[in-house]
Amino acid sequence: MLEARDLACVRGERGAVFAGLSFRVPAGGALLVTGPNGAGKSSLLRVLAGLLPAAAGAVLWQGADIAADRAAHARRLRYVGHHDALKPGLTVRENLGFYARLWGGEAGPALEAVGLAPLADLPVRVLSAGQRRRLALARLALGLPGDGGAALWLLDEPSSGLDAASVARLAGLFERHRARGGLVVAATHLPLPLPQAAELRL
Ligand SMILES: Nc1ncnc2c1ncn2[C@@H]1O[C@H](COP(=O)(O)OP(=O)(O)OP(=O)(O)O)[C@@H](O)[C@H]1O
Repeated sequence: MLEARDLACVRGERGAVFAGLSFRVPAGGALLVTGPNGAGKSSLLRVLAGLLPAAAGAVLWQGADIAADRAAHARRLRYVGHHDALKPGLTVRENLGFYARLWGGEAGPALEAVGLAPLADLPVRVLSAGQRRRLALARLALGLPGDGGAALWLLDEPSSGLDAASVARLAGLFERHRARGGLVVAATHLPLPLPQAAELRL
Protein backbone atom coordinates (compact mmCIF):
# COMPACT_ATOMS: atom_id res chain seq x y z
CA MET A 1 0.00 0.00 0.00
CA LEU A 2 1.27 3.42 -1.02
CA GLU A 3 -0.17 6.37 0.84
CA ALA A 4 0.19 10.12 0.44
CA ARG A 5 -0.81 12.06 3.53
CA ASP A 6 -1.53 15.78 3.20
CA LEU A 7 1.29 16.26 0.69
CA ALA A 8 2.45 19.67 -0.48
CA CYS A 9 5.07 20.49 -3.08
CA VAL A 10 6.86 23.77 -3.72
CA ARG A 11 8.96 24.41 -6.84
CA GLY A 12 11.18 27.43 -7.43
CA GLU A 13 9.56 30.80 -7.97
CA ARG A 14 6.15 29.32 -8.56
CA GLY A 15 5.63 28.43 -4.89
CA ALA A 16 3.04 25.76 -4.03
CA VAL A 17 2.38 23.45 -6.96
CA PHE A 18 -0.06 21.37 -4.92
CA ALA A 19 -1.03 21.08 -1.26
CA GLY A 20 -3.24 18.95 0.95
CA LEU A 21 -2.98 15.92 -1.34
CA SER A 22 -4.02 12.60 0.22
CA PHE A 23 -4.64 9.25 -1.47
CA ARG A 24 -3.98 5.53 -1.16
CA VAL A 25 -3.03 2.97 -3.78
CA PRO A 26 -3.52 -0.62 -2.59
CA ALA A 27 -1.53 -3.68 -3.71
CA GLY A 28 -2.50 -4.45 -7.32
CA GLY A 29 -3.95 -0.96 -7.70
CA ALA A 30 -3.31 1.81 -10.18
CA LEU A 31 -3.56 5.58 -10.04
CA LEU A 32 -3.75 7.86 -13.07
CA VAL A 33 -2.45 11.36 -12.37
CA THR A 34 -3.97 13.82 -14.82
CA GLY A 35 -4.16 17.57 -15.26
CA PRO A 36 -2.96 20.39 -17.51
CA ASN A 37 0.68 21.18 -18.32
CA GLY A 38 2.43 22.46 -15.24
CA ALA A 39 -0.18 21.10 -12.82
CA GLY A 40 2.49 19.17 -10.91
CA LYS A 41 2.12 15.60 -12.19
CA SER A 42 5.86 15.02 -12.69
CA SER A 43 6.59 16.78 -9.41
CA LEU A 44 4.22 14.41 -7.60
CA LEU A 45 5.93 11.36 -9.14
CA ARG A 46 9.30 12.69 -8.00
CA VAL A 47 7.99 13.21 -4.47
CA LEU A 48 6.57 9.66 -4.45
CA ALA A 49 9.96 8.38 -5.64
CA GLY A 50 11.74 10.21 -2.82
CA LEU A 51 13.68 12.27 -5.38
CA LEU A 52 12.08 15.57 -4.38
CA PRO A 53 11.34 16.42 -0.74
CA ALA A 54 7.72 17.22 0.06
CA ALA A 55 7.21 20.72 1.47
CA ALA A 56 4.66 19.21 3.87
CA GLY A 57 3.03 15.86 4.55
CA ALA A 58 4.43 12.39 4.05
CA VAL A 59 4.62 9.45 1.69
CA LEU A 60 4.13 6.07 3.36
CA TRP A 61 4.80 2.55 2.18
CA GLN A 62 3.04 -0.18 4.18
CA GLY A 63 2.40 2.48 6.80
CA ALA A 64 6.04 3.60 7.24
CA ASP A 65 7.36 7.00 6.12
CA ILE A 66 9.64 6.52 3.08
CA ALA A 67 11.94 9.22 4.49
CA ALA A 68 13.00 6.77 7.22
CA ASP A 69 14.82 4.53 4.73
CA ARG A 70 15.30 6.08 1.29
CA ALA A 71 17.55 3.26 0.07
CA ALA A 72 14.86 0.68 0.79
CA HIS A 73 12.31 2.84 -1.02
CA ALA A 74 14.62 3.17 -4.05
CA ARG A 75 14.92 -0.64 -4.22
CA ARG A 76 11.17 -1.15 -4.23
CA LEU A 77 10.42 1.23 -7.10
CA ARG A 78 11.05 1.74 -10.80
CA TYR A 79 10.78 5.30 -12.03
CA VAL A 80 10.49 5.92 -15.77
CA GLY A 81 10.54 9.67 -16.32
CA HIS A 82 10.46 11.89 -19.40
CA HIS A 83 14.12 11.24 -20.04
CA ASP A 84 14.84 7.74 -21.20
CA ALA A 85 18.26 7.50 -19.48
CA LEU A 86 19.82 5.51 -22.33
CA LYS A 87 23.41 5.52 -23.58
CA PRO A 88 23.22 6.26 -27.33
CA GLY A 89 26.57 4.61 -28.16
CA LEU A 90 25.66 1.28 -26.55
CA THR A 91 23.41 -1.30 -28.16
CA VAL A 92 19.84 -1.97 -27.13
CA ARG A 93 20.94 -5.18 -25.35
CA GLU A 94 23.88 -3.47 -23.64
CA ASN A 95 21.67 -0.66 -22.34
CA LEU A 96 19.18 -3.06 -20.82
CA GLY A 97 21.96 -5.40 -19.67
CA PHE A 98 23.28 -2.60 -17.47
CA TYR A 99 19.99 -2.51 -15.56
CA ALA A 100 19.75 -6.31 -15.51
CA ARG A 101 23.13 -6.43 -13.72
CA LEU A 102 21.98 -3.76 -11.32
CA TRP A 103 18.57 -5.21 -10.51
CA GLY A 104 18.63 -8.82 -11.68
CA GLY A 105 16.54 -10.35 -14.45
CA GLU A 106 17.46 -11.08 -18.04
CA ALA A 107 17.62 -8.61 -20.89
CA GLY A 108 16.47 -11.09 -23.59
CA PRO A 109 12.94 -11.82 -22.34
CA ALA A 110 12.48 -8.17 -21.32
CA LEU A 111 13.32 -7.08 -24.89
CA GLU A 112 10.84 -9.67 -26.20
CA ALA A 113 8.20 -8.22 -23.88
CA VAL A 114 8.46 -4.82 -25.59
CA GLY A 115 9.01 -6.18 -29.10
CA LEU A 116 12.62 -5.01 -29.37
CA ALA A 117 14.40 -8.38 -29.65
CA PRO A 118 15.02 -7.95 -33.42
CA LEU A 119 16.81 -4.65 -32.71
CA ALA A 120 18.93 -5.94 -29.80
CA ASP A 121 22.29 -5.36 -31.52
CA LEU A 122 21.59 -1.87 -32.88
CA PRO A 123 23.11 1.15 -31.17
CA VAL A 124 20.46 3.14 -29.35
CA ARG A 125 21.34 6.30 -31.28
CA VAL A 126 19.60 4.89 -34.40
CA LEU A 127 16.33 4.03 -32.62
CA SER A 128 13.15 5.98 -33.27
CA ALA A 129 11.52 7.92 -30.45
CA GLY A 130 8.92 5.20 -29.85
CA GLN A 131 11.59 2.47 -29.88
CA ARG A 132 13.60 4.38 -27.27
CA ARG A 133 10.52 4.69 -25.12
CA ARG A 134 9.94 0.94 -25.44
CA LEU A 135 13.54 0.30 -24.35
CA ALA A 136 13.10 2.56 -21.32
CA LEU A 137 9.93 0.60 -20.46
CA ALA A 138 11.72 -2.74 -20.96
CA ARG A 139 13.35 -2.13 -17.56
CA LEU A 140 9.94 -2.77 -16.05
CA ALA A 141 9.93 -6.25 -17.58
CA LEU A 142 13.16 -7.34 -15.85
CA GLY A 143 11.30 -8.90 -12.94
CA LEU A 144 7.92 -9.34 -11.27
CA PRO A 145 7.11 -8.34 -7.70
CA GLY A 146 8.31 -11.13 -5.41
CA ASP A 147 10.65 -12.36 -8.14
CA GLY A 148 13.35 -9.69 -8.28
CA GLY A 149 11.02 -7.00 -9.62
CA ALA A 150 10.05 -3.77 -7.90
CA ALA A 151 6.57 -3.40 -6.40
CA LEU A 152 5.99 0.25 -7.27
CA TRP A 153 6.08 1.63 -10.82
CA LEU A 154 6.13 5.42 -11.16
CA LEU A 155 5.68 6.30 -14.80
CA ASP A 156 5.70 9.70 -16.47
CA GLU A 157 3.78 9.66 -19.77
CA PRO A 158 4.64 5.99 -20.36
CA SER A 159 2.70 5.69 -23.62
CA SER A 160 4.04 8.86 -25.21
CA GLY A 161 5.20 8.08 -28.76
CA LEU A 162 3.98 4.46 -28.65
CA ASP A 163 2.01 2.84 -31.48
CA ALA A 164 -1.09 0.71 -30.82
CA ALA A 165 0.82 -2.60 -30.71
CA SER A 166 3.26 -1.17 -28.17
CA VAL A 167 0.42 0.13 -25.98
CA ALA A 168 -1.06 -3.39 -26.09
CA ARG A 169 2.29 -4.82 -24.91
CA LEU A 170 2.38 -2.24 -22.14
CA ALA A 171 -1.11 -3.41 -21.12
CA GLY A 172 0.33 -6.92 -20.75
CA LEU A 173 3.18 -5.65 -18.55
CA PHE A 174 0.73 -3.73 -16.37
CA GLU A 175 -1.54 -6.76 -16.02
CA ARG A 176 1.24 -9.17 -14.98
CA HIS A 177 2.65 -6.63 -12.53
CA ARG A 178 -0.70 -5.88 -10.89
CA ALA A 179 -1.64 -9.57 -10.75
CA ARG A 180 1.44 -10.05 -8.54
CA GLY A 181 0.38 -7.24 -6.23
CA GLY A 182 2.43 -4.52 -7.96
CA LEU A 183 1.25 -0.89 -8.01
CA VAL A 184 1.26 1.57 -10.90
CA VAL A 185 1.15 5.35 -10.58
CA ALA A 186 1.20 7.01 -14.00
CA ALA A 187 1.07 10.65 -15.02
CA THR A 188 -0.59 10.90 -18.40
CA HIS A 189 -2.43 13.02 -20.94
CA LEU A 190 -3.47 9.89 -22.86
CA PRO A 191 -5.79 7.02 -21.96
CA LEU A 192 -3.76 4.13 -20.49
CA PRO A 193 -4.66 0.43 -20.36
CA LEU A 194 -5.09 0.31 -16.58
CA PRO A 195 -8.51 -1.17 -15.79
CA GLN A 196 -10.10 -0.02 -12.53
CA ALA A 197 -7.47 2.68 -12.04
CA ALA A 198 -8.36 5.54 -9.74
CA GLU A 199 -7.84 9.05 -11.12
CA LEU A 200 -6.23 11.97 -9.36
CA ARG A 201 -6.75 15.22 -11.24
CA LEU A 202 -4.33 17.98 -10.31
N1 LIG B 1 13.24 22.71 -11.01
C1 LIG B 1 12.22 23.55 -11.04
N2 LIG B 1 12.37 24.84 -10.61
C2 LIG B 1 11.32 25.69 -10.63
N3 LIG B 1 10.10 25.36 -11.04
C3 LIG B 1 9.91 24.12 -11.46
C4 LIG B 1 10.95 23.14 -11.48
N4 LIG B 1 10.44 22.01 -11.98
C5 LIG B 1 9.15 22.23 -12.23
N5 LIG B 1 8.83 23.49 -11.93
C6 LIG B 1 7.49 24.10 -12.06
O1 LIG B 1 6.58 23.32 -11.31
C7 LIG B 1 5.32 23.26 -11.97
C8 LIG B 1 4.91 21.80 -12.11
O2 LIG B 1 5.76 21.15 -13.06
P1 LIG B 1 5.57 19.62 -13.44
O3 LIG B 1 6.67 19.26 -14.37
O4 LIG B 1 5.42 18.83 -12.19
O5 LIG B 1 4.15 19.65 -14.20
P2 LIG B 1 3.39 18.54 -15.06
O6 LIG B 1 1.97 18.49 -14.55
O7 LIG B 1 4.15 17.27 -15.03
O8 LIG B 1 3.40 19.17 -16.51
P3 LIG B 1 3.39 18.51 -18.00
O9 LIG B 1 1.98 18.05 -18.26
O10 LIG B 1 3.73 19.70 -18.87
O11 LIG B 1 4.43 17.43 -18.05
C9 LIG B 1 5.48 24.00 -13.29
O12 LIG B 1 4.95 25.29 -13.13
C10 LIG B 1 6.98 24.04 -13.49
O13 LIG B 1 7.36 25.19 -14.20
